[in-house]
Amino acid sequence: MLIDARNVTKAFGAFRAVDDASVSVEEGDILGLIGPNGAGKSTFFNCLTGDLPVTSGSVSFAGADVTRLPPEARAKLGLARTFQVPLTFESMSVLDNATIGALLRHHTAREARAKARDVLQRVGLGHVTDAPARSLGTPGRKRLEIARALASEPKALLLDEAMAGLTPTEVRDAIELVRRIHGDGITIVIVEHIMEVIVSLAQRVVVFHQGREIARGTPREVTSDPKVIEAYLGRRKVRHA
Ligand SMILES: Nc1ncnc2c1ncn2[C@@H]1O[C@H](COP(=O)(O)OP(=O)(O)OP(=O)(O)O)[C@@H](O)[C@H]1O
Repeated sequence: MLIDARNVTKAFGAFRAVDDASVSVEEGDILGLIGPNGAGKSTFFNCLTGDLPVTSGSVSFAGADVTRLPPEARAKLGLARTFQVPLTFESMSVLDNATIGALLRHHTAREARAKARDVLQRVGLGHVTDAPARSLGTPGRKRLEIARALASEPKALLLDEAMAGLTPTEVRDAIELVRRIHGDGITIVIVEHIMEVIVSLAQRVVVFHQGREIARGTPREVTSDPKVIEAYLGRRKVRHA
């Protein structure tokens, strides 16, 4: 088991954004995490990465209990993530942005830069390494976000809506990129609203609604599950349909 989250609850005051969620991810999996807006997906992600402390429950990664570890320590163990809103340093070059990720493992700037160049090539940004990050459009920013995460040489990559805002063609290219990353041996957890992405990539899917898991299974199983349809559309609309 690479990631094992047990009975994770995250409360903001009296409100439980994540309520007793248990999700495990085997090495080599591509796990999809879906659910309507506000279901608690990003909050759960943040509990996995350490960006938010859990209220209760535990998270282990690669056999180590990481529940109380900060994000940097989890990254060091091999857990990398992208953010829903890309965290790029606008005035810095594309190369320098990716180098930030590589500095986790490489202690000289020269080695870190070499690693960053390699990763930028892999994600299709090899031709814009010297451009400032602000010159990139949405697809470029999303790729840079992935490059920064990959430069930290992770075992698992958590993608939080990495394809939002892309055109259908760009989404297809991004799906190919994620396939290649997975082919390189990296375990993937993906939060995504675009169903094509989940159906094309995920081997297993967990569905959240109001902070709780309501279904799990293959993409086909969950997308035909009445509980899932109801969570997305609302009970009245389902009855109507
Ligand atoms: N820091 C916070 N303080 C209070 N409530 C929060 C906080 N962060 C998230 N929430 C609430 O927790 C719930 C779950 O939010 P979360 O962002 O995890 O959902 P999500 O499934 O990722 O939604 P989306 O698909 O819209 O990104 C929402 O009702 C949100 O308003």
